[in-house]
Amino acid sequence: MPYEKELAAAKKAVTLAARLCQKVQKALLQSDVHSKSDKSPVTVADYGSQALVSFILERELPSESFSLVAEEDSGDLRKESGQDTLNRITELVNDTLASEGSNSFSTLTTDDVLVAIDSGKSEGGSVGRHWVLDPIDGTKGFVRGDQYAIALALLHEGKIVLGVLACPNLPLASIGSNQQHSSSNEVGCLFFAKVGDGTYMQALGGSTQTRVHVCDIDNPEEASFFESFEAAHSLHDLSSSIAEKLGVKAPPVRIDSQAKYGALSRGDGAIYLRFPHRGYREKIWDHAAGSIVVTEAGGIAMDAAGNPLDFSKGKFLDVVSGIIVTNQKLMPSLLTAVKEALNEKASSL
Ligand SMILES: Nc1ncnc2c1ncn2[C@@H]1O[C@H](COP(=O)(O)O)[C@@H](OP(=O)(O)O)[C@H]1O
Ligand SMILES: [Mg+2]
Ligand SMILES: [Mg+2]
Ligand SMILES: [Mg+2]
Repeated sequence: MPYEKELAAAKKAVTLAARLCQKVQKALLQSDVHSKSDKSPVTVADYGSQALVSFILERELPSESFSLVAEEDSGDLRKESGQDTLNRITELVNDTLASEGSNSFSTLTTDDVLVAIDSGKSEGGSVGRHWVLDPIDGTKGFVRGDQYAIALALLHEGKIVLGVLACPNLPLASIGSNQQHSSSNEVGCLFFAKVGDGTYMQALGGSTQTRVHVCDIDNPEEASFFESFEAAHSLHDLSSSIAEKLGVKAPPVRIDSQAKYGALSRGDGAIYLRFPHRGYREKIWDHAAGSIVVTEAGGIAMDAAGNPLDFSKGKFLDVVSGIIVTNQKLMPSLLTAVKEALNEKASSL
């Protein structure tokens, strides 16, 4: 089967990274949160997760040339002021590797950690194979103690061919607004998908996998929709106007990160709407894993003009207006509602 060993390596890497993130989220200290030059927060867990995934992929797939497009870089950690943070990250990475139970590696030094983080400097593109990683997607949710995801995908000749999404705080039971109360309150999900092979979910750290599908709702009145928790990441007013035009009755479900794609892939909701503020450029790591998880589960992800998402143009994912995700049945009417709402917005400016 194509990409079988890549999928196994990706699941292993993401599962270990999730373990590191869970440990940090439990003990989150103020000093563990830094601000990057674009003012977005980054924590020791973002760096630690990126170092771990990079290290594990290279170790598990030694015969392949390794290219990784990832969100973080080591610039701040190489400064004098980053030394304590770097030591802490290195300790976390080593502790997590030790908990894996294999002794087949030596302890990583701070230099090894910097090198592993900086392996993520690839630009991607339409030629060859590139891993695409968001070590923590939804850092703001992570810091708040809410939802976040570790999102890893493989880009091959410009197409996403596999994706793995760990959502450590997502309940195994549905989070849909009109769901029966569930007896299970277990949290921690791992979603994964390979092109042509469907999407599966298992408990994070578990082994029993279940195939998942997007919902088959065709009546918008029964649909519910997801959007970012952070209003700075997506225009909430515009989503509400689209939902209203479509006839959606339920209020939006606001959660952080690509956990939205995971939840959609198992039918917890029917629609995901994302409309960034003017001037923001989407990055491929914010959608690569999520989009294959949802499309292999029978959904469709497009930009607001109905174009497929193109991951082959480097680290940016250029889209017209925004990103919309739903099932096959609702997409035509969703596209119409989006078009109307965007026209209205343009004429009111
Ligand atoms: N102004 C902005 N508009 C849209 N997206 C933004 C943004 N600023 C940051 N983001 C992206 O939104 C992602 C989180 O999405 P969500 O709102 O669905 O949780 C962030 O990922 P990180 O948390 O990995 O940095 C970041 O890449
Ligand atoms: Mg970020
Ligand atoms: Mg992100
Ligand atoms: Mg991130």
